[in-house]
Amino acid sequence: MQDDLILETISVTKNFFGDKSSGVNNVTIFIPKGKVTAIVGESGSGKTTLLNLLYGTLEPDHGEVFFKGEQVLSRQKGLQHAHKVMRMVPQHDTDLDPRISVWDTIFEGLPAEDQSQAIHRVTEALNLLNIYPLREMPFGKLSGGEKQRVTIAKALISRPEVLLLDEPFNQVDATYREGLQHDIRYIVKEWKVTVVLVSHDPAEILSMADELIVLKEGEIVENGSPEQLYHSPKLMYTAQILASCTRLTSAQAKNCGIKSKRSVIIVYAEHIKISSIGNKWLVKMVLFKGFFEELIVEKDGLTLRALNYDRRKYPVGSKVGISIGKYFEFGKWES
Ligand SMILES: Nc1ncnc2c1ncn2[C@@H]1O[C@H](COP(=O)(O)OP(=O)(O)OP(=O)(O)O)[C@@H](O)[C@H]1O
Repeated sequence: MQDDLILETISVTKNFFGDKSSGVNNVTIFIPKGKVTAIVGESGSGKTTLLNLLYGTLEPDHGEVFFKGEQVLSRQKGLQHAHKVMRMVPQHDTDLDPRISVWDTIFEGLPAEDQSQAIHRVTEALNLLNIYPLREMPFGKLSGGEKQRVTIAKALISRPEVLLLDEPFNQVDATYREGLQHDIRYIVKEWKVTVVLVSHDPAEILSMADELIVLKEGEIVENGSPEQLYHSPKLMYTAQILASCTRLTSAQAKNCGIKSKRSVIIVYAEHIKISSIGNKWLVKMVLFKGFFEELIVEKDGLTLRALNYDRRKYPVGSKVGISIGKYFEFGKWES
């Protein structure tokens, strides 16, 4: 195993009740040390299953999982070094005791030796995750987002080597989410934690991850850096996961001024330029997005999503022209 890798799976398969369409099939992945690797894919593609295989809560039917070159067995077969230095923040509610205060919930995970250092660490984690004012609240009385932050704080405080995060911010409100993502990214870099992240949120994936692994129907279909996969996706599946986009047939693409012989054309909203010239497309909807708008424009029954930074210039009902700067072409088999 290379020094810069910390976790790997070799041809790992895990199906449920012998059903090959469930779980993951023949998955080989390499997780680089000290980086954030995101596992992405549509719902049911096997992301959580893969995370549980890495964490050892599931045992593969075939194949092996390695931590620093040593085979990781399932937790049912006994606790190993790898299990002790990995922490998982699960997608849904944890088994944390609802009656215990936030402070004690986090504190109880620490080794007892150095009390003053433990107090310092808990205070630091509570402040970092903006939950210090909640320290005396029983865990069960917190909102979903607050619980997620406590669970992340608890996982981080033990300074794990690997942190596995399953949709970690899905209940954190949008205003706070970006700051939290930034803080987590800062901590993982500072503390040299390796993170494996499962997420549905394209903005989260692109801003947090160093590496992406794309899962489809339990198999790896693409991997690479966020920039690479965003700007040059090999599959339309990947493009659709990572970007706000419109899928066109070649006939529809022709109506947008694109000549292509391929069967599917994917256009990212950001690559459609709106102008007053042309005046052929009807603005059906204007979605306020803060410093920009998303326009839904229509012509001859075809609808496109476009971004507009010149806010309020094109109200609903106005006619606009469009030009498409960049697009991706795919054959049927590249879905
Ligand atoms: N314990 C289980 N028993 C039976 N089938 C399961 C079990 N866990 C997962 N599956 C099936 O395996 C497939 C992959 O599930 P998994 O939870 O890994 O997907 P996912 O990509 O994490 O989905 P989501 O994004 O919706 O959380 C699904 O078809 C699911 O129904």
